[in-house]
Amino acid sequence: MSYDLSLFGWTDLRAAGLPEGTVPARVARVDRGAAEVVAADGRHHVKYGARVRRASAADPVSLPCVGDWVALGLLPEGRYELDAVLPRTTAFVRGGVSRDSVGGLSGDGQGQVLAANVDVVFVAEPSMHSTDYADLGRIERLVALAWESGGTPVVLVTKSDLFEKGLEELLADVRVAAPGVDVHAVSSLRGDGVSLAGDYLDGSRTAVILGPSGAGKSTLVNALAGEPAMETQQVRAADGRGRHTTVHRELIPLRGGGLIIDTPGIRRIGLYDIGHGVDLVFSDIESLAEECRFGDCGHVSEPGCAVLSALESGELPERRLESWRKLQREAAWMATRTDARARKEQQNAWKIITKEMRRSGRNRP
Ligand SMILES: Nc1nc2c(ncn2[C@@H]2O[C@H](COP(=O)(O)OP(=O)(O)OP(=O)(O)O)[C@@H](O)[C@H]2O)c(=O)[nH]1
Ligand SMILES: [Zn+2]
Repeated sequence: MSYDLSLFGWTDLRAAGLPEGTVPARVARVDRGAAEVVAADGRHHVKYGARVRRASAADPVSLPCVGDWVALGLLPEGRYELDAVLPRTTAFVRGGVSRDSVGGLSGDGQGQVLAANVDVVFVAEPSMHSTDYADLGRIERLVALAWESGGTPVVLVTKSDLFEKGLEELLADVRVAAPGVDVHAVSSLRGDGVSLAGDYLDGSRTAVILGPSGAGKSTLVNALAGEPAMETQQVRAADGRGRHTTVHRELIPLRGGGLIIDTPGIRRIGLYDIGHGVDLVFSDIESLAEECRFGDCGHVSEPGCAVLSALESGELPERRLESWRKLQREAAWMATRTDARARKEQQNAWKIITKEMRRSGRNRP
């Protein structure tokens, strides 16, 4: 089996960063200490070379992750080894991290990259969830996370068939919650909006889809993937009882071109650094705040507060102001986590929680 890597997003720009004498490949999934990669000459299971192991011991951010472009070195016995992770253009990072202009990303020794080189971030929010209306606050949070990753968010209001009357009003509310972001209604059931979503991938771009459980993410991914184009996307894996369950490959090539990363770790909302992303989601409030009389206005009861007067006139929905405050608090809290001691305590707390959960028979948070 051979692959045209340009369909996986390989470009001249990326090629310029490839060390001499190595072979480029894209990480489709990672296991402990090894990765499954797609190279021009096929799929390979490769172990990490000494340099990668050393670097990632010092800083987990440099560990290969799904979506990474990597350099493979050929060992004397004819096997490949993962020699280096090429500079990332975008990354979903859990924990603290800072960007630099050379390597794209550099860690502070605490972050973990969950997916890399994602161009488009689909934020899936169902028009109706059980009996609830779409959650605008959740959209704001996920769009902030999307901006923070460096990818471009696109909001998909899923299951639009459940909400025919008033769909236009709902979309208008969502557009207020995500200024500057494309918003589309999608019904995978009817096929509405599916190809529109696919158009964002433009042949070789990579997407990821975020959203709550039951938003219809898998259904949409399946609709986009269609008939397996390059290779079967699903692996049949035997579970303990000898039955077969379907396991998703993490980097899925789509029928119409492009790829989608389906990683449980980033599908749902966890602890992420969303500091800068919050400013972008609330660009309307940020620009109002610039008109406040006092530079350090807290927008609570200050005279000449442009935010409060927009609230009064109805121009700014109260829900949105509250959401902004909440996400700002969260971002501030994440920032304090760069304090190593605070982080250590947090990790210990998680260890205890994980242990408790194992004891009570649950192994997933
Ligand atoms: N009415 C309607 N139902 C849909 C649509 N898309 C998906 N569903 C249904 O919604 C349910 C959840 O869909 P999934 O695709 O599994 O949702 P998910 O977001 O992947 O959920 P998790 O895997 O739990 O994160 C399933 O019963 C689907 O059949 C749609 O466009 N319209
Ligand atoms: Zn103010």
